[in-house]
This record gives sequence, C-alpha cells and structure tokens, in this order.
Amino acid sequence: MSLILRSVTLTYPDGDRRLTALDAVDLHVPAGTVTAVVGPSGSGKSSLLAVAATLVRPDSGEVLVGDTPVHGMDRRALAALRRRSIGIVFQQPNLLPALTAAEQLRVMAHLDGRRGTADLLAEVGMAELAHRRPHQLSGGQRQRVNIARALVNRPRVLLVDEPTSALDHARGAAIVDLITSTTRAHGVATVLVTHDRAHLAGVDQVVDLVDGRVRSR
Ligand SMILES: Nc1ncnc2c1ncn2[C@@H]1O[C@H](COP(=O)(O)OP(=O)(O)OP(=O)(O)O)[C@@H](O)[C@H]1O
Repeated sequence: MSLILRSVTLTYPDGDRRLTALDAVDLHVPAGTVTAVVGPSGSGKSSLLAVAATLVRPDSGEVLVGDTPVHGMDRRALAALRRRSIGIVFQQPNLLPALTAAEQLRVMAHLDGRRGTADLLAEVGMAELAHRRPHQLSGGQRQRVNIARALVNRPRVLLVDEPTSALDHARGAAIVDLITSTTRAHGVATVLVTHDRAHLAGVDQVVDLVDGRVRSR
C-alpha cells in the first residue's frame, strides 16, 4: 500500500500568468518506508504535501493513495479517503488545549470508531504523561502526541510537515527516529518534509525538490 505521484504538475494563478509549483513530479513511497523531501523555501514542498493529502487537485498527473487512484473522486469520497487512509502531522502540533494527551487520541478514536489509543501513546513514549494537557508538555512531547494522534485511524499514508522546526538538535533527531520506527511498525508510506538535512541518515529515500522538480539521488 504505497503512495504514488505520477507526473504531477500543479500551477497557481500569478497575475496574467501561472506559476508552476510542481513540475511533472514523480514519487513512489513504498509501505513501511520514509521518504524525506528536502528543498529550499518556495521549492514546492507544501504544495507536494497538499496534493498527496488530496487537499489540492493537481493540474495534471496521477495520485494513488494506498494504491487507490484519487482521480475523479468527488469531495465526499476524498474526505472519506482522507479520514480512513491519511494521517497528517502538522508543523505546529494543533492539539486541543483543554484535553489531556490521552483524550486527544480518544477524540479521534471516537470520531472514527477505533480503539487501542493507550498502546499508541506508549509507542511514542508518552504513557506516563497521558494525563497531561498540552501546556504541561514540552514541544517535543507535544509533537509525540501529535504523531500518535495521526496514527489513530491506522492510515496507509503518513504526511509529516517540518516536525523538527521548533525543536533542538537532539529532540529533532529523536522525533525523526520515532517517525521512522512507527512507519516500519505500522507499515505506512511516510513523506517527511523538512529543510533540515541533519537527521536524515535513517530514512529510506531522500529527494531534493528544486523549483518544483524532483531530483533523486
Ligand atoms: N496559493 C498560492 N497561490 C499562488 N502561489 C502559491 C500559492 N501557494 C504557494 N505558491 C507558490 O508556489 C511555490 C511553491 O510554494 P510552496 O509553499 O509549495 O513551497 P515550500 O517549499 O513549501 O516553501 P516553504 O519552505 O517556504 O514553506 C512558491 O513559489 C509559492 O510562492
């Protein structure tokens, strides 16, 4: 159950012209592996995540989420696919301030009728802090809860946006290690967008995005 982008092109209106944010991008992220997407500001990283999340429809090309082609799906079908198959970890953990770590996960589980959230908190090293609210947690701990929450619906695809930007070096490295180990344990296809090349030794594939084009290495 992989994530595949085939020759994806995305443009935005730019005055009288169009700006090409993604230019014939090919990406294959097999299940149980992490692909890091690295590139300078404006190279198209957020656009790539938005297309992979099915939040933005490309001008052309094909997106397959967990082997399901999204082309031609209506909004309702896309929303169902996102809920069922895609986990998203945003740069800033947008946790609900009034809820404890355990409750953040249970809300998601309740919405989707899933169980087993305590195991997920333990997996990200947060079992003992499960009763704490976001303001009682460090940035790294909040990011751990955020990652666990993204896994509640047992997604096939995990999309992670700059998870280390607010963390120091050691905590950033620990978060990337955690993303890698949970990716393997859950067999998800993970895309990790980052401008920070420091922590990428353990990932399976690194692609450079330059002016909307992928350069593999
Ligand atoms: N909604 C939009 N309308 C017009 N142009 C846009 C829009 N969103 C992004 N762009 C442009 O598309 C290009 C790619 O932007 P994108 O946000 O994907 O880059 P990025 O690599 O994520 O950048 P950063 O690291 O700064 O977040 C940039 O030139 C940007 O200005």
